[in-house]
Amino acid sequence: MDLSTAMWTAAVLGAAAVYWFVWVMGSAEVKGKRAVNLTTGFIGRDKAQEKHNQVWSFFVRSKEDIAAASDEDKMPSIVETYYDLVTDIYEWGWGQSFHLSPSLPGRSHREATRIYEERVADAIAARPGQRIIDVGCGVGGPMRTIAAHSGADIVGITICDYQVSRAREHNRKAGLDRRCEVVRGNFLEMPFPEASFDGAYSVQAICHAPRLEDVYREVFRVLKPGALFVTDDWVTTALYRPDDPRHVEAIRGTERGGALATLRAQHELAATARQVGFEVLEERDLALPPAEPWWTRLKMSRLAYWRNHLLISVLAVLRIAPKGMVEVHEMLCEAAAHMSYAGETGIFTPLQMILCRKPSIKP
Ligand SMILES: C=C(CC[C@@H](C)[C@H]1CC[C@H]2C3=CC[C@H]4[C@H](C)[C@@H](O)CC[C@]4(C)[C@H]3CC[C@]12C)C(C)C
Ligand SMILES: C[S@@+](CC[C@H](N)C(=O)[O-])C[C@H]1O[C@@H](n2cnc3c(N)ncnc32)[C@H](O)[C@@H]1O
Repeated sequence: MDLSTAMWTAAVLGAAAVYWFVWVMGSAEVKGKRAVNLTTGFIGRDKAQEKHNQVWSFFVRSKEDIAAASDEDKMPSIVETYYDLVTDIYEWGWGQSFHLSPSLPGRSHREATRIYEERVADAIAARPGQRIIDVGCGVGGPMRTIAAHSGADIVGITICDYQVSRAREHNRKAGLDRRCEVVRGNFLEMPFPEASFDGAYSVQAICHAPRLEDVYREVFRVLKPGALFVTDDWVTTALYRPDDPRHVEAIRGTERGGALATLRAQHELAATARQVGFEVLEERDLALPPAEPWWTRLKMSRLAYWRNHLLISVLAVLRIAPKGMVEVHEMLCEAAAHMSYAGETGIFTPLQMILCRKPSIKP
């Protein structure tokens, strides 16, 4: 190879490398986070590894141990630690909506997510002048879509203080901070008076609750009589076989990777909602055909996960990313594999939806 060819080759490779890193780091506005700015939330950089080990060792135990009474009191703080660790990676590698949704033919993931969230708003007929609660709001992806689509005012609650700060920043940038409020709180004991909301929704969040009935009872309490509540959540389906080791491993891997004590069976959502006093108007697995698979996006090419892992490892070596970030990313890689298997075999769905109403007061 003569000198000029060598120089041209070096120039092209160099440009490709710069483009790749810029593309991978992405525009902060589009991804919400550049790779070089990844943090472990409000956990100090030097504590990230220890905190990851704390979360991992909590969920790697048997369900019986996790369900032990004292652990159920610990759950909210363990879940907050999980979200401190993963929120930036979620934003960087997935976006501002921390949930799964059906793919839509000919639509981008971002469009499919928006359409899914708009359907949540339509399910409870959210409209201007109403005050709606988002139970487990993350960094507010659904909240902003629903506020823009419906015109309603939204109050989001999340256990994770770091997510409160991220959500408030996104709301301000979106010009929605006057209609979208975010509070830090535990959805098991919400800081709101009785009958203070015109509607409620929860997108793939209540699965974190140790006892489903405790959250449903709280939502029932803060809703006005006659108000609607819609939730979609992670459950095992009727195809799940607890005597099949492959099924057990996939579900345990999904629970561990998502900081979930246990996944409930599909029928439990509606049954528990009725138990606390709701009328259940609709119950459906939104993942069933004609919906397209929700796991397509999750089954990013192995190259994508390898590329992300390489980048995080390099940033950790350069002390740009917290050292513990590498283990957190490994945990999520493993979770994605278990979730994809569980989705493809049909033993798990993240989209079990129930639409409920708090009965009106009888005259
Ligand atoms: C409902 C929950 C979270 C749902 C999803 C938002 C997340 C569940 C698993 C997450 C991810 C897995 C693999 C990551 C990948 C290794 C990384 O390079 C980029 C980010 C991931 C794709 C990440 C994104 C968010 C999830 C899909 C709760 C109940 C857990
Ligand atoms: C997977 S995220 C979903 C967030 C949001 N619904 C979305 O779709 O982007 C789950 C959310 O539930 C919140 N959460 C979990 N346990 C909670 C609790 N006990 N109280 C309040 N929020 C909780 C987490 O902080 C996180 O914001």
